[in-house]
Amino acid sequence: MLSVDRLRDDVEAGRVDTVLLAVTDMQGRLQGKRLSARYFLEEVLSHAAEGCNYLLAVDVDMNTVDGYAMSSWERGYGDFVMRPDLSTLRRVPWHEGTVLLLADLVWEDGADVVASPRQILRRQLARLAERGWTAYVGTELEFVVYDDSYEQAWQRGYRDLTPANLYNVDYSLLGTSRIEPLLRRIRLGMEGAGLYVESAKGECNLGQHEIAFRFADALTTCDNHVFYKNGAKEIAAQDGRSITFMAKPNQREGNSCHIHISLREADGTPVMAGGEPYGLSETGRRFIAGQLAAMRELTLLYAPNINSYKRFVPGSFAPTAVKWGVDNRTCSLRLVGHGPSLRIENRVPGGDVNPYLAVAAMIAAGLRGIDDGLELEEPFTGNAYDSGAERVPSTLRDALALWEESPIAEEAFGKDVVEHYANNARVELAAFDAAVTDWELYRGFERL
Ligand SMILES: NC(=O)CC[C@H](N)C(=O)O
Repeated sequence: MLSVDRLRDDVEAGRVDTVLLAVTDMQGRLQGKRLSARYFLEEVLSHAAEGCNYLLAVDVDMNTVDGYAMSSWERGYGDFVMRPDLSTLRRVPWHEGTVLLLADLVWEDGADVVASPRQILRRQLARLAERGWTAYVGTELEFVVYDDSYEQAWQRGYRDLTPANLYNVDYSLLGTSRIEPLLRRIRLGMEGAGLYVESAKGECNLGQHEIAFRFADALTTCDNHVFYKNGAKEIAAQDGRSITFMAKPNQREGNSCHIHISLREADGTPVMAGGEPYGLSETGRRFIAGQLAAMRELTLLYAPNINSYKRFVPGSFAPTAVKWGVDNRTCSLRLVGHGPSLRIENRVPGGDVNPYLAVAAMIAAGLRGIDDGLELEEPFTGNAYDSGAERVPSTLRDALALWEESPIAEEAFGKDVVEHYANNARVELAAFDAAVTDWELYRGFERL
């Protein structure tokens, strides 16, 4: 990472002239401003910067929508404060002379903006810290690459796009080598920005790939995740191509974002590992039991969009059953690793997930399991798609209803946050209900 002293040197020597100051919005996007490096060093470093508080109260199209207590026409759509987190300062190697850093969101009086995803995660991390624990997290984003540019894809209504691979390149070194120049630019770009790339591999859908990064503490991983996702799109765009992380871009396999989590004591001792059976401690078993018990009511934070739910198809490697298993990819929760690397993988989130919210949900649910002393059921063996187990909600509407009634969400996040994100889902549902889709036209225009 980059220190402020180093940045000063770079600015003086003319190597850096632009500072991107970013926050993560509800949709998980980086939003912010390009600052001149001089202005950043002279003003923003000591006084922070402001942004319109509608950034946490708009839909994906930046429409002002009703129903948010913290931000509205009635309240005048004022500012909130973007307080730079200097520990996130990094180079953006694919933009000339540019560095980026993330900001925490606070009001003018210094109070947290409670609906800010980064603040929501911080609160859950503070609850862990009270017990002396740190969460370590890895997120695994899949994406699909197209040879068409974003503009071409948009102008064509996303029809007849050319995927970067024309056959399934899962683990294929030959198939992935076709777009290695782009994948390599992304990997090296991320390394240059301080991320630790572990590997890349092909996936099943046409043009689908995954780049894996080393796990880190939860906040660092979520910061890296949003930075990487934004950057991968920018690098693809520079290449005249497009990348999508949407959960289900077509009827083949979707894009997942498996989230791995484990806990450690301050001295590095694993909290979840070190017992029997399955190598799990009692705390580990309860942490998993809590996540299982709260899976349905917190699915809204794992699958936040209409499209997210189309991924949950039997036999697709995306889960449908609320079950846990030992290295069982048909379950929502999969226990992986051995000894100190033992961790739980949540397979529900898709590539459209907001990682801060999803990780906050996993921690909140796990803590509830620990506090309630929940017993962990037997792991599921066999094909969970065929089991009679409870199902992950299959629509955003169902997930919203479960979220609104969730005692765990209210206790962990507070009423304001529950209502804020419920409103977000209601707005999406209303927009979708008002849209006439291509599917309806093809079904009905002539034939019905
Ligand atoms: N690597 C995998 O397990 C595939 C995951 C699958 N693409 C999903 O959407 O969940």
